[in-house]
Amino acid sequence: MAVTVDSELLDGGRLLPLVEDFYTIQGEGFHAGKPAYFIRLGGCDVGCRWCDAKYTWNPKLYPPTDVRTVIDRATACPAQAIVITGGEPLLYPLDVLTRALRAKGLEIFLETSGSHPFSGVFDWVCLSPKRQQPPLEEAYGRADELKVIVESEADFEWAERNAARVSAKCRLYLQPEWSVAERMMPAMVEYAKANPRWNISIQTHKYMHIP
Ligand SMILES: C[S@@+](CC[C@H](N)C(=O)[O-])C[C@H]1O[C@@H](n2cnc3c(N)ncnc32)[C@H](O)[C@@H]1O
Ligand SMILES: Nc1nc2[nH]cc(C(=O)O)c2c(=O)[nH]1
Ligand code: SF4
Ligand SMILES: [Mg+2]
Repeated sequence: MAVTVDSELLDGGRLLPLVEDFYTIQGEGFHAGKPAYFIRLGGCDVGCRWCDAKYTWNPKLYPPTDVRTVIDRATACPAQAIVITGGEPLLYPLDVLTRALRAKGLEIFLETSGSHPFSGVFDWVCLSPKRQQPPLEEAYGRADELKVIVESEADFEWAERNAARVSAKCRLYLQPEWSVAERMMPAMVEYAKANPRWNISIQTHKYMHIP
């Protein structure tokens, strides 16, 4: 699916297609368990078959929203960390939003497929690579955390191919695709035990029944 990004319409990132913003617990990866304010942007052209956020894909459903309204809501709650996700947030210029959040003393985390050029300032980048639209080279260098979704055993080899490209300090996670999590978990546990650079990430928010 082609996603057209009209940066004039977005006024250089002062406006962004906001799907939703909410205060919850980061459910996945290195920061799992940490309270965080989520900002979810609309639009994604990657098209993962099992995506749990398909409602975000069409950016036209989400009119450009003044980032100041989101920043005001984020700073009005006790959150110390912000997660910027989507959709694919790197479709948009993120400097205005992220610099304003940083000026408020907030930690800024990014969830991305890495398939579009970087913009913005981040304290933590979670790179979740997708075969059908792989990360750009710069994304591997920026990743603090590599989170590979495992749908079948073939994904272990894909995980290793990605791990070979990230920096030495990057944390490595295998996360089961939600609909097959129970079935895949034994093989994932064995894989991590045999290859202990890898950690297991599960989508804990789905067990907690929170957003
Ligand atoms: C909805 S995506 C949005 C950010 C970005 N487009 C990306 O894919 O990283 C947020 C995270 O959820 C993961 N995810 C999406 N659907 C999933 C599923 N069915 N099971 C497990 N993880 C999933 C993605 O791989 C990504 O790490
Ligand atoms: N609680 C919670 N944690 C998450 N971590 C990454 C998410 C995402 O959709 O990017 C997500 C999400 O949707 N909810
Ligand atoms: S890249 Fe992220 S938002 Fe886009 S389809 Fe895949 S999981 Fe969903
Ligand atoms: Mg999610």
